[in-house]
This record gives sequence, structure tokens and C-alpha cells, in this order.
Amino acid sequence: MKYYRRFLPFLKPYLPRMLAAAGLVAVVALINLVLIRLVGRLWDVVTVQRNETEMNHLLALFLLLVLAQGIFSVGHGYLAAWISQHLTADFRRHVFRHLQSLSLGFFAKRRTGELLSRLMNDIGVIQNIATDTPIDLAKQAVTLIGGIAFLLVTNWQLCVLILLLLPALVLVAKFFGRRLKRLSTAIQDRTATLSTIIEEVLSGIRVVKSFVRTSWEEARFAATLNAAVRVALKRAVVMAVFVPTITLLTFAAGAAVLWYGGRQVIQGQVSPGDLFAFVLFAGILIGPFGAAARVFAQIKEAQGAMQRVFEILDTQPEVSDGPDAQDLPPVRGQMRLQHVSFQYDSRQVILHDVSLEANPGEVVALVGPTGAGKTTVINLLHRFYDPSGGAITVDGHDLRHVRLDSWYRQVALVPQETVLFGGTILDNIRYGREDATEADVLAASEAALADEFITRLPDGYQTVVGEKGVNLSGGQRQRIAIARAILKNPRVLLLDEATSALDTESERLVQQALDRLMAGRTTFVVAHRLTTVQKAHRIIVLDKGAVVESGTHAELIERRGLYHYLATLRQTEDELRSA
Ligand SMILES: Nc1ncnc2c1ncn2[C@@H]1O[C@H](COP(=O)(O)OP(=O)(O)OP(=O)(O)O)[C@@H](O)[C@H]1O
Repeated sequence: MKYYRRFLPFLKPYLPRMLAAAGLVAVVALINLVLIRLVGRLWDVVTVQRNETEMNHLLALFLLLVLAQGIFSVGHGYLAAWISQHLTADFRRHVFRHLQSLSLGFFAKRRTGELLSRLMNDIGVIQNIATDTPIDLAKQAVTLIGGIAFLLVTNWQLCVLILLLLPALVLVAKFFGRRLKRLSTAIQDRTATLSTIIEEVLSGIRVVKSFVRTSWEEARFAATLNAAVRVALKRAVVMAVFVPTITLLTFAAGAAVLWYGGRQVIQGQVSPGDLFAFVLFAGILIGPFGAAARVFAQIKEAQGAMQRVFEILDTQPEVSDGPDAQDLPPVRGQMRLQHVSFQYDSRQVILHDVSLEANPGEVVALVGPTGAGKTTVINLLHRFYDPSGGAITVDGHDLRHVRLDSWYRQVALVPQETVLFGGTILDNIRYGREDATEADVLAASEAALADEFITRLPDGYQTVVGEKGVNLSGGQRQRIAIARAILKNPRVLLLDEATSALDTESERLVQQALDRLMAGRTTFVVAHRLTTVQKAHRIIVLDKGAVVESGTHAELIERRGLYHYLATLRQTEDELRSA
């Protein structure tokens, strides 16, 4: 129940509209009751009084009420849909905003498909319970209260008989509800796993195909699918037994009413019209009873969904602005890691007492064997994570004490894999700076040596990339990423050099573009190319999370340590590549 309480603030702006919708639907239900009463009257007028004028009057009134009911139904239908759509959109926006605010550590532990499922499927389930259910309940409440009131007034003994069945129905509903909840949660879990598999396979389709794993993936998909079908069928069985059981109990009540009421008509204590209306009223009471069971199941289902969504909302970003965070003034770009230690989780210390420094405008190359912690240092410099010990400063400001945005605006990351978003090339470069003019984008693109290939594309800067768009080569994508970074004009640049080999011409262009990007900025580069390393002002050699050597290329070669070993390897690689 606590999740429902927490959901209330989201409902609040819509309360007046929900009340209006509930009011409309209550009127519809009320008219329904009056119509039934009218049918009873009509029955007596036709069969007992045989009064044609009265019959015509009653029928005219009947039609008028049906028309009014139709109009109210249209109003309620539109209003309910309006609330439901807007409320869900609000909630999705809220969860999406929160997701974006979470730190990298959160995403490292989650699978995208699973998060996708929470944002789409689970919120869809909540949508039903949040809007349709309360409005439906208003309708059922009016039917129930109005119906029982009528039954009590006309024949209280019969009414008591019907009401005795109520606890039995509630007990049956509870019994089934518990099982349904468990199975619904299991279905949602399977659906989330399916989404995850689809997402993984589609985003990694090249790897899947290349390793000839399509059949294996198909089997994995089919196995999860089968499991989902099995649970869904189990739920269907429970549902299938549930509905007839409730119906049986309700019809048994109907038969009892007919037996008892029929005798009263025969004895002349009750008019046939009243009995007819009575049976109809008893009949429409099935609605609220059935709805109670349905709502019960829905509430149980939504509880699981709410739990999963609120789990995201309850996760706090590990890296965020502290209460005393200050805006970082424009920096010169002096960066320092002071005795930094770091662990992603409690299991393993990744960086041990790392100290390093870059003066404004300097290029620092990070080299070291795989797993040494190079990317981790870049992550910390960007402040995607906070160090577990020590401090990271820019121009003497501890990164933990400055507002994230004010720092993020002054640093740019060029990752190995260029991420291009759906949209035009222009949009993709402008991602670097929202308010950039077209002329700014062009200038950045020229500086990144991207202009030349973009203008040759059929739609130039308006070419759509990504899904259903044009495919670009690795080197071209990198130059777009560089143009994006140039447009951002950061003081500090974090570069994760791509390891994949480009052809010599493409490599030359990318290198040239990178040189322009790095000019005058403090740059940390996870370097894979010997040329980059050689040009660096300082080289930091990391091994097993610690700095083992530092100096210039010439100094380190002289030392004949780890750097010398790695450089010799790489040189051989480069020679092989250009041979
Ligand atoms: N999100 C994470 N959670 C837990 N451990 C991680 C995470 N990311 C990286 N690691 C671990 O941290 C260590 C350092 O990884 P890092 O990616 O920094 O190395 P690297 O020097 O950049 O390696 P490479 O050259 O292969 O990219 C590795 O042992 C890795 O397993």
C-alpha cells in the first residue's frame, strides 16, 4: 500500500478532472438504476394496468434517459482517456529524468532492456490502476449502493439473502487474488528478460552473426518465451477457474431470489413488475462483485509494477551536487589527482594511491596493460565516479565541491565508440552545444576535417544518421565526435583513443583532427597509438591500478621498464599494420 500512497502526488494535479470523470460515470450508473426501475414500472403498466398512454409516456422517458446516458458516457470516456494519457506521460517523464540523473555505477549494474521494460511495461500497468480503476470503482459504488438501497426498500428479506453471499465472494476473490499476483509478477519478470534479450541481440547483432550464435540466441529466446507462455497459461487457468466460480455463486443467488420472490408474486404480496425489477437489480449487482475481484487482481498486479518503478526512483545518484556545491568558474585546466584510490564495489580496489598532474594545455598520455585502470582514471577525471580516497582537483577546486553541471560544461569526453543519435548530422554535431548556430557547426566540422565528407553526402548536413539513416565509416564517425567536442570548446579533454585500426588515410585525418582539438587544452588520452604517446608532454604508465612510471617518451624508453616493453610491442604492431 505504501507505493500507492507515494503515487498520490502524481495524481494530485488530475484530481479535479478525475472527480469530474467519476461524477459523470456515477451519473451513467445512476441512470442505469432508474432505467431498471422504469422497466419494472413498464412491466406492471403493460401486464397489470394495461394502460397504453402511460406506457407511451414511460417509453418516451426511457428513450430520453438512454440518450442522456449516452452523452454522459462520451464525456466520461474522453475525460478518462485524457487523464490516463497525461498522467502516464508525466510519470514516465519523471522516471526518465531520474534515470538520467543516476550515476554511471547504476547503469553498469543494470541491463538496458530491463530498465526499458520498467519504463514502458510497468508504467503501462500502473496507468490502468491509477486512472481506470478509481473511475470504475465510482461506477460500481453507485450501482452497489443504489442497487442495495432499492432491494432493501422493496424486499429486505430477499436483500439479506443476497448480501449473505457477499463474504463468500470476497473470500473466493482473495484466494484467487493471491495466486494471480504471484503469477503476474512472474509474467512481468519474464517479459523483462525477453526485452533484455531482444535489446542485447539487436544491439550486438554483428557479434551474434559473426560468432554464428543466431541459433543459440534463438534457443535462448525460445526458452524464455516458453517459460513466459507456461506462466501465462498458469495464470490463464487460475483466471479461467476464478471467473466461473464467481459467476456460479452469483447465479445461485439469482435462482434463490427467483424462488423466494416468485412465491411472493404468486401469493399476491409483490407485483410482477417489482419482482422483475428486483431480479434485474440483483443481476446488475454481479457487476460490482465481479469488479471487486477484477480490481483486486489489478491492484496486486500493479503492486509488483510499482515496486519495480519506485526502486528506480528510490535509487539516489552516487555522484551528485552536495548542499554546499559551488559553481565552478571558467578554469584554466590544471588537473591533479592526489593519492587517489578507488573501488567500483567493495570487492576489489581498482586504483591504489594514484597521483598525477596536468598543467593547462598539456597532453598527458595514459598507457598500460589492459585492466590497468586507464578508463577508470578517465571516469574519475570526468567525475562519473567519486574517488574512494584522495582528491581530484581542477585549478585547485575539489571536484566533489563544485556543481556537476558547471564542471561538465568545461570538460569533454571523446569515447572510443562514437555514439550518434537518431537525427541529422547537423543535430549530432550540435549535440556539443545546444545554442550553436549553423555557422558554428560548420566551423567545428571544418576544423574536425569532417566538412569534406559531409558535403559529399546526398543531403549534406541534413543527412539522417543512425536508424534508417546513412551508415558512416569508423573514421567519419570519429571526426563527427571530434567536431562535436570542438563545438563544446572544453578546457579539459578526455580522450579514449579508438583501438580499432583505421586505414592509413582515415587515420591521418582523424589524427590531424584530434591534434586541432587538443591544441591549447589540457588533455588526458588513453593512448593506443605510438604517435599520440610520443607527442604527449607526459606519459603515465599504469599497472594493476598504480602509477609505475612517468616521464617523456625518451625518458621512459631509457628506463627500459614496462613502458619500453609496451612501446616495443606497439611499434611492432604499427609496423605490421602499415606494412
Ligand atoms: N563498472 C565496473 N564495476 C566493477 N569493476 C569494474 C568496472 N569497470 C571496470 N572495472 C574493473 O576495473 C579494472 C580497471 O578497468 P579499466 O577499464 O579502468 O582498465 P583499462 O586500463 O582501461 O583497460 P583496457 O585497456 O582494457 O580498457 C578492471 O579490473 C575492471 O574489471
